[in-house]
Amino acid sequence: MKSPASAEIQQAGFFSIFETMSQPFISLENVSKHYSEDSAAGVSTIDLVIKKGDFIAIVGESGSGKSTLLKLIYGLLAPDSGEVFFKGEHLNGPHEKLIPGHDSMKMLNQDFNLNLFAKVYENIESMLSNEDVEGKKQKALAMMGFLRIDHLANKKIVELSGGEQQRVALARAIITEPEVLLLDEPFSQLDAVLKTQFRADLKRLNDELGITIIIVSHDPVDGLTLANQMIILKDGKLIESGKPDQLYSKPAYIYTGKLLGNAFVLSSEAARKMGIKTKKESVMIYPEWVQLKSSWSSKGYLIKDVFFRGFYEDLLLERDGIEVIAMNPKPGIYSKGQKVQVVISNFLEF
Ligand SMILES: Nc1ncnc2c1ncn2[C@@H]1O[C@H](COP(=O)(O)OP(=O)(O)OP(=O)(O)O)[C@@H](O)[C@H]1O
Repeated sequence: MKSPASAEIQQAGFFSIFETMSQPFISLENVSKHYSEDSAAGVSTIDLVIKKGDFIAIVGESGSGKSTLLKLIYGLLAPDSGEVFFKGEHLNGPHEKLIPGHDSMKMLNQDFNLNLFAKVYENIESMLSNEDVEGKKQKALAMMGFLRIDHLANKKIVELSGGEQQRVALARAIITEPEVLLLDEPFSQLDAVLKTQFRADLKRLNDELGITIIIVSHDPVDGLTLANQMIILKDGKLIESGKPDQLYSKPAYIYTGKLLGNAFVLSSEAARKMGIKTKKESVMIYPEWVQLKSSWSSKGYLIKDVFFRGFYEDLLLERDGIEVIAMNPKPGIYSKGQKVQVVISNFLEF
């Protein structure tokens, strides 16, 4: 169901064509971009299809090529080989366009690009043309209402907190009704509360206004909670992609499991010592698959450390030189030095 704010925003003439089309509207075909001839840095042979209305999270370790891929999709970088298409048409790179970046897309940068001494309202409405002054005013008001910054309308940007400034930057980015919003590490400078609010804002933009969103984030929680498709990059290659729950529970690579969920890996020998029957080289286990029982037996696992995480704890356990991590959903009942029994409820073989 759409919220009253999103009904208002549509009355103000926003996003009037509410499409839920399923054809690919961004596609990358065999795209490679390397920053120098003798270096592998960049991305290689990327094939990717993004549908209208998708919420995509690009995930990978540092230097894996996430920002490079985002810039290729936006047209800030040109591929060395391969091609990027937007709605079936060749996407122009920076040398083919006066102002780089596709006109139907907006990229939200870390440096919010705001006029610090102008008011919030002025920063937002200045993105629109003066042809229809009343319409411009209505749109700016509706957008501020949608992003819950209407109470800040007459404040100058210098008087705002970082989180508020980010929301103004978001309003500026979307008031021109881009079809695609691209964000590079949008949550990195926000505290936990603001992060949650900003995640919710992006979700509403995607759900209620149908904007296709592509984010790069080093925090897997962003992708797991927001995206309908996650793209996993490793050394510039797209190694797998899919729905967050599928990638989490059945990753094709140990790399993905470690990236998305603090998984730990045991050699087949160590796994067999723990009673896990495997014919493969390695076994990967998420801490929530390790269940605990109190034990007074000397054969139990020693609790080497307890990491308090708020509503749960991670316990570092050890027996016969094998270390495992267990998630304990009831903090406070175990302590360092104690012994526990372990039951592995699930594992993945690689
Ligand atoms: N302008 C550039 N010139 C030369 N090398 C670059 C340039 N931009 C990025 N690289 C290199 O390309 C590789 C991929 O960089 P990219 O910024 O795309 O990775 P990333 O996954 O976004 O990294 P991070 O998470 O650390 O931001 C890295 O090895 C990086 O050093």
